[in-house]
Amino acid sequence: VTNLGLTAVLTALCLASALPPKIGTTRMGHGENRPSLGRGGRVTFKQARHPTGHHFNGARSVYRTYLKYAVPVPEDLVRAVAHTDALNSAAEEDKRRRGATGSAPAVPIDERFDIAYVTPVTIGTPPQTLMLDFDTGSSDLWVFSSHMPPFQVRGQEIYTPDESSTARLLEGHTWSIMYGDGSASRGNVYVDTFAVGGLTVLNQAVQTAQQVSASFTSATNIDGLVGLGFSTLNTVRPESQLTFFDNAKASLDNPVFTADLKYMAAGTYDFGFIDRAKYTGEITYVPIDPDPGYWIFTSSGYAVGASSNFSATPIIGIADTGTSLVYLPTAVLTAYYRQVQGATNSRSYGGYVFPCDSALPSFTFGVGEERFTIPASYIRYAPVTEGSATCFGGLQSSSELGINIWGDVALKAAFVVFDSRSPPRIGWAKK
Ligand SMILES: CSc1ccc(CNCCO)cc1
Repeated sequence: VTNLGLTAVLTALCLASALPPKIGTTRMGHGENRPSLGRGGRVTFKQARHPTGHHFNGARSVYRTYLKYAVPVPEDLVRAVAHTDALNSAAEEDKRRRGATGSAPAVPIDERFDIAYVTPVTIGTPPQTLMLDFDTGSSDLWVFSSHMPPFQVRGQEIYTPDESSTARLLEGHTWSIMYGDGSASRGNVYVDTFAVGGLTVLNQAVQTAQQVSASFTSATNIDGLVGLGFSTLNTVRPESQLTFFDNAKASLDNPVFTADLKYMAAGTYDFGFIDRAKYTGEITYVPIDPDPGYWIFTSSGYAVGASSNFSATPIIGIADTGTSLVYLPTAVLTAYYRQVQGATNSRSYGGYVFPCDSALPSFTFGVGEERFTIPASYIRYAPVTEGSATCFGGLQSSSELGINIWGDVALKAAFVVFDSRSPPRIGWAKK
């Protein structure tokens, strides 16, 4: 021991004791490290890659070389080893502290009209996979189930709680919901393990359907819904239940989820983080009014076509991933369809229709100072019946609904952040 102070020696000793076994020492033993006794008594050891999560510490590597050749370890090297270890463990701690995140696809249920988008989830033990419609316009997580009469199930996957060891009936609880489009469902309630996009929620309320309306039976590619509205809207009684997002929120890195829906293609729902690669420019945030439980925000106005003749008029509406079309005030629709040759508000077809070969302007809506344009192709929504030359518009009137709805036709023109901090807000960005 040359000029090393006592502390350095003690530090060196405690570091030495804390040191993991030197790389390269291989415990005789089981698994991949068992030595294979070749002929003539030769022994072979297979190198095993160090398990993940190992932080390289260069100072420690140098330190070991000093020890190996019995060279006195300079004090500043001892400090460097301790310093690098401290940084590495802080990085580990930070990784542990940062919350969970998840990401899952939003797949159109049909090839042509983006009627709705479904996302794969698993429920129960062993996991049962269902494709569910993530709906920011409601707050019930309900599924087609083994409790339904078979004639109401037409190809949908069902959840069978009796086949899940982690399912638990919520005694005496029921639910019943009616959506804006008149569809409905009702049933009992279980809690079970729910997972989506790498996120797992234990004891999630899973509402099992006993009855669904004909429109759900006909939606053969939708096995149920996951409400992403505020939990105040949940219909379970006598005690209402939390949405999966509200249950997951505390463990998420950020209390947000984002919707990146796409025109005739699979998009994504992300949970707990905002993916910078999914949008361009900046996100424009505006406040949300969480009462009564929808993602209600105020658009700053609209323009027919590009944003040249923008009309700055507040439009209060909800961002609703579970609704296909956009529903706006009559004045806005009159201004739009006035520009469409042959457009009429048809009682027989239940909304604005026009000849499919009519030229359509795009539609621009404002979020704060930002402008978002819905391409004409999104508004030429679908023939009123298969093969018809008359098309149904992607913009329809909200006069019968009592609320304006920015459904998928608008949402797929943007990257949308549903930010559930306090107070909640919604962010819109171009993509
Ligand atoms: C029949 S397929 C279907 C999908 C989603 C929903 C929930 N949101 C709709 C707006 O009321 C209802 C029905």
